[in-house]
Amino acid sequence: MSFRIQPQPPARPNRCQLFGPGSRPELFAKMAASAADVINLDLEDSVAPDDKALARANIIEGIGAVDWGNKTLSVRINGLDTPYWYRDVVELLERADERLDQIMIPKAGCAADIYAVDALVTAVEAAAGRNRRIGLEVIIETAAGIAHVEEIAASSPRLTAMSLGAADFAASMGMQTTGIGGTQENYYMHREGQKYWSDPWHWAQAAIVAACRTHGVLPVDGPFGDFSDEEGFRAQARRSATLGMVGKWAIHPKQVALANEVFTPSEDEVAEARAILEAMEAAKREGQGAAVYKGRLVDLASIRQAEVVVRQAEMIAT
Ligand SMILES: CC(=O)SCCNC(=O)CCNC(=O)[C@H](O)C(C)(C)COP(=O)(O)OP(=O)(O)OC[C@H]1O[C@@H](n2cnc3c(N)ncnc32)[C@H](O)[C@@H]1OP(=O)(O)O
Ligand SMILES: O=CC(=O)O
Ligand SMILES: [Mg+2]
Repeated sequence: MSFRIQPQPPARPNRCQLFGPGSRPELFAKMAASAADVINLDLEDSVAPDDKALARANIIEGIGAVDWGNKTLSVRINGLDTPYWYRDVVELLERADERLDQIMIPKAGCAADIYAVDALVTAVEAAAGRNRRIGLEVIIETAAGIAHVEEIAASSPRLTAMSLGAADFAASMGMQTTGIGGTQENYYMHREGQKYWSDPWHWAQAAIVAACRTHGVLPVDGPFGDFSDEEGFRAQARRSATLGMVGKWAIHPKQVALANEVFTPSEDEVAEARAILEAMEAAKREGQGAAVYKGRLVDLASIRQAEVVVRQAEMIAT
């Protein structure tokens, strides 16, 4: 272990982030009634340029008017390369209810992007006399974002979560696809007449998870566009969970239950983790650091692995 202890990310459930356009306020109550842990009201790419001001007004109204229960409530602002973003931040923090938990910054390209938003948020929060400190979350969805992923993860104490945005990421990287996430038909190995599909998102996800875990930020998988493909969503989400991500976006209400299913450890997984912890307790009592559990090695690292599963399950249950 490095001298520097790995920080824990915020202890909150983040299995599913449900998105909805700010230009469709009739969806807000439905989003609030959903089983998503996080709600992202969108001012960015699901809102047409002519609707930006109206969407902002809808969201400001909706933050105070809708009962969001115990969900984390986030607004995705427009990118720093647009004329909209500063007004998004200023109007949200001057006019929206204190129920707002965080602001999502799309297309983050370097730490200075987060610094700029943090500076503006800090100034408006103080000027408006807001009592609750706003958190920030970012989307890694450009070549610059993935190239600078670690400095972005370290950029601000306000940063709580980081998502991979597969659609913009593909565009920025010049990837030859119009699919949003999931299996890509042409990304395969060939051997003896058979195709073996590989995962083009894997390396970016792994980089995001490592940066997030280093700096105590929640790593999240972004959108899966084909909301009629439940098995495709499940497979993508399971890969993300296996790599260490804590949740996934839903861009349609159908995807919420799927994300919750995958990112909630099953009863069997929790029972197995607890059994490993018990086996290690028994080993410790006998002065052993390693033991055999169901025919396989368990040791002190197994305790840390099992604790990840138990911690996740306990956090979701509370
Ligand atoms: C690449 C990115 O940036 S992804 C993030 C940005 N994108 C978004 O935010 C898009 C979010 N999703 C949507 O806008 C919509 O779900 C769409 C456009 C994909 C589909 O919308 P619709 O055609 O209305 O969907 P559909 O008819 O299947 O809706 C079924 C029900 O779910 C509701 N619904 C649709 N979308 C949502 C949502 N995001 N949240 C909550 N409820 C929703 C509908 O109102 C409808 O409710 P009803 O049964 O009471 O009538
Ligand atoms: O914003 C999300 C994306 O996939 O692009
Ligand atoms: Mg995007």
